[in-house]
Order: sequence, then C-alpha cells, then structure tokens
Amino acid sequence: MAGQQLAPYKADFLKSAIDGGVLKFGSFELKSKRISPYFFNAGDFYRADLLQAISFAYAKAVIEARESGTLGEFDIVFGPAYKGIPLATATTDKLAQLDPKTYGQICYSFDRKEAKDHGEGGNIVGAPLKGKRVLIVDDVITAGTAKREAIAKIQKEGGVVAGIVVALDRMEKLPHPEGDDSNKPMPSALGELKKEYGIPIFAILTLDDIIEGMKGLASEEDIRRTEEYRAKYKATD
Ligand SMILES: O=P(O)(O)OC[C@H]1O[C@H](OP(=O)(O)OP(=O)(O)O)[C@H](O)[C@@H]1O
Ligand SMILES: O=C(O)c1cc(=O)[nH]c(=O)[nH]1
Repeated sequence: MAGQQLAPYKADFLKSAIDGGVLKFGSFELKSKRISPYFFNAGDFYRADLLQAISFAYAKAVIEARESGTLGEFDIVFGPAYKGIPLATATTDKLAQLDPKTYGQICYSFDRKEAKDHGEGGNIVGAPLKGKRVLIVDDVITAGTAKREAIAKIQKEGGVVAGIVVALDRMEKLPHPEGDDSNKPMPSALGELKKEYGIPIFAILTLDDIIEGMKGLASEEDIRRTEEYRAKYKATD
C-alpha cells in the first residue's frame, strides 16, 4: 500500500499528490539542467481540496519539527517566488488554524523575482523581514540553488533564516565541479546547505518515499526510470 511506513499525514499527502496529478512522469529539464524522468509540480495543487492537503502537510511537518526541537521559533513564513508564494501563505493560514495560540500572530512574506519600481516598490511583499526569524517554505529541493537565492534575499533584508521546509527532498547530490555527468560522488544539496548555514532543513517526503508510494500506481517503466535516476544522482550522505 502507498506510503505504508509513513506517518499518516505524509501518506495522505503522497496520495493527494499522486491522485491530483502533481507527480508527473516523462522527461523534464530541471533548474539544475538535469533531465529527470519524474517531476513534482506543486503548481498543480491549485484546487481547494489539494491546497488544503498540501498546507495541512506543511503545517504538520512544521509543528512536528517545533515539538521535537528540530526547528526553533520563527516569526515569518517566507515563500520564494513563484511556487513558494501560495505554499507559504496557505501554510501560515493552516498553522494559525491548527494552533491559534502558538501561530495566530505569525506573518507571511514573499519576494518578487524582479524588483518593483513604483508604488510601494522593492523586492518583498508582506511582512518586513528586518530583525525577524524567517522560515522558508518551498516546494522541492534539488541542487539547492533557489534556496541559496532565497537565503541571500532574506539576509539582505536583515532577516535571520530559522529553517527551510520543502514538500519533497529529491535526495540529489550537488553538481560536480568537473561536470555533472562525471559520476563522481558528491554530498547532498540538503546536507551541505544545513552545514553551511547551520539551519534545520526538512522535507515532508523524500524521493525514497515517492518511489515506494509509486509501486502499484505508476507503470513499471516509470518506476525503473526513476530508480535509475536516483542511482545516478544519489548523494553520498
Ligand atoms: O535549486 P533548488 O533550491 O534545489 O530548487 C529547485 C527549485 O527550482 C524551481 O523553482 P524555480 O526557481 O524554477 O521557480 P518557480 O517557483 O517559479 O517554478 C522549483 O520550484 C524548486 O523550488
Ligand atoms: O529541480 C527542479 O527544478 C524541480 C524539480 C521538481 O521535481 N519540481 C520542480 O518544480 N522543480
């Protein structure tokens, strides 16, 4: 059964992602330029029930991380443009709904990909980041490039990054300086970012969870190609 080993909220989330067609199979070029046989398109969580499912899963993951001590306190939920924007706003709302006492006053904000030069101007929409502890909510981590960009923007505004939560950790290694196809071992993007910035980074699902959850739902060919991809880009940690 899909996601049998997973916490119920993770298994429900995986089922929503598969049923909602968010998890796609084929050939996709990633931000890192790798060609992947699968793609997790968080932009497809556009129906109200799917948005509820994704925001519930993020909120549960955040609450769990706070309760276990993995994640410290935060003031703002930040969604990197573009796909992070609805994720961060919906998660803020869901956190306050699930635990109004703890999260009723948290705020959200997000960046613009291009600065606005009229009206209120600037790069950030929503709560000002200066002096605040900021939790980044994004869809997927692959090579960590988008996460580095988000951290730099937050720091430039005077915010302090408290952690990062994503829906999916693709468990991929960083690109090798000699070329991405060198087949040389490399550490994971997630692990290196954690070390470099000293912040918690956690995911609702990993690629391993997805492969397990695909069994019986996706074609044997899609599963085989995804497993081959995992073997090729698997990180050392
Ligand atoms: O480089 P990584 O941190 O591993 O993440 C990969 C990211 O790349 C994509 O975002 P993109 O910048 O393409 O923006 P989008 O949200 O507008 O799709 C995708 O949504 C992931 O968030
Ligand atoms: O690495 C990416 O660009 C990427 C991977 C993925 O599964 N989904 C996505 O939106 N982006």
